[in-house]
Amino acid sequence: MERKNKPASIPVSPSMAQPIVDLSDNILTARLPTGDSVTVYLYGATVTSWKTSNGQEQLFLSQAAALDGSKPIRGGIPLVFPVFGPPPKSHATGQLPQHGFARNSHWEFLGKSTSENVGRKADGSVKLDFGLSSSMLDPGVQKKWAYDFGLVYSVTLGKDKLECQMHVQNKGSEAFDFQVLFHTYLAVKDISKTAVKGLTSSPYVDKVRSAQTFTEDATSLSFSGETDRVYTPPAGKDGASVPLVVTENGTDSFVVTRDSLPDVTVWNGWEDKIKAMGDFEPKDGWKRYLCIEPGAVSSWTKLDAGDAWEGGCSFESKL
Ligand SMILES: O=P(O)(O)OC[C@H]1O[C@H](O)[C@H](O)[C@@H](O)[C@@H]1O
Repeated sequence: MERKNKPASIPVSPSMAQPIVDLSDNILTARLPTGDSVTVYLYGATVTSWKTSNGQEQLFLSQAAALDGSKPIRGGIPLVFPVFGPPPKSHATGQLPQHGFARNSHWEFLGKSTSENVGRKADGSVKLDFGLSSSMLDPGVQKKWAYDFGLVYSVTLGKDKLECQMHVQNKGSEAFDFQVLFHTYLAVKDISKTAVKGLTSSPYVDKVRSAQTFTEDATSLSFSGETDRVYTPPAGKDGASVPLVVTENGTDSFVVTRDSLPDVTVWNGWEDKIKAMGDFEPKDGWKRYLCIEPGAVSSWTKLDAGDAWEGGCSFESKL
C-alpha cells in the first residue's frame, strides 16, 4: 500500500562532492567543489592564496615574498601574536621581533572537518585547523617569551567566504598578556579607487601622525597617501561589531566581520615605503593591496592560568 507523506528515500551512497585537501611539502591546499580554494603554508600558518568560485585571487602576495621559511611571508594573511608592532621594551614581549613569533614559526596541521561531519550549518565549507604550542618554538624564541601556551588557528573556506578564528590557551601556571591580529592583504585593482565603509565615528590611532588619536569623520574612507591606522570602532546597536565594507569603483568588493576583535588596522605603505621593502614586488604593487587587519591590539588581553580566549573574523568576496 502506498503510504501518504512517504519520506524521500535516503541515498545509500551520497553523491555530494567533497572538498579536496592535500598537504605536501608543508603546504596545505583545499579546494571545494564550487571551485573556491585556499593555500596555507605551515610556516606561519600563513594563508598565501584564497580564490573564490569565479577563480579570482582575493589576496595580494608579493612576488618577492620569501616562501622558504627565512622570514615572514609578505602578503596573504600573516598571523600576529603575541604582540602587534614593535614590542614595548619594558613589556614581557619586549625581546620578541615586530609582530611576535606566530608568523615565523612552524605550525602543525591538526586536521580538517567539513560542515556536514561536525554539525556546523551544512554549507559545503571545510575547516582547517593548525596548531602551535610553546614546545614547538625555536629555543631562542621560547626563552624570550617563556609562557606555556597553545594556539589553534582555524581557517574555514566556504563559497566566496574565508573565516579565520584563533583559540588561545594558557596552559601554564601564570597569567600572560597577548595581542593578536589577522594581517590580511586584500587584493584590490586600484588603491586610489578603493574605499572602506563602516568606520565612521570610530576613534583611531594614526601611526603616520605621531600615533595621535583622531575620530573618523568619513563615511567612506578613501586612500591618497600612506595610511597606517588602528581603529577601534564602536559596537553596533545589538552590541555586535559593525561589518566593514570595502568598495572598488563604488561597488562592494569585500565584507569584513569581526567577532571578539575590537580593533582593525588599515594599512597601505604607499609608494616610497613599499619601494624600500626588499621583499615587496612588483614595486608598484602598493597600488593593488589594502591591508584590513582585524585584531585585538589596542590594549593587552590578559589570559589567566588555565583560561582560553577565542576571536575571529570573516572575509566575504562580493565581486
Ligand atoms: O613589515 P611588517 O613587519 O610586516 O609590518 C607591516 C605593517 O604591519 C602593520 O600594518 C603595521 O600597522 C604597519 O605599521 C607595518 O608597516
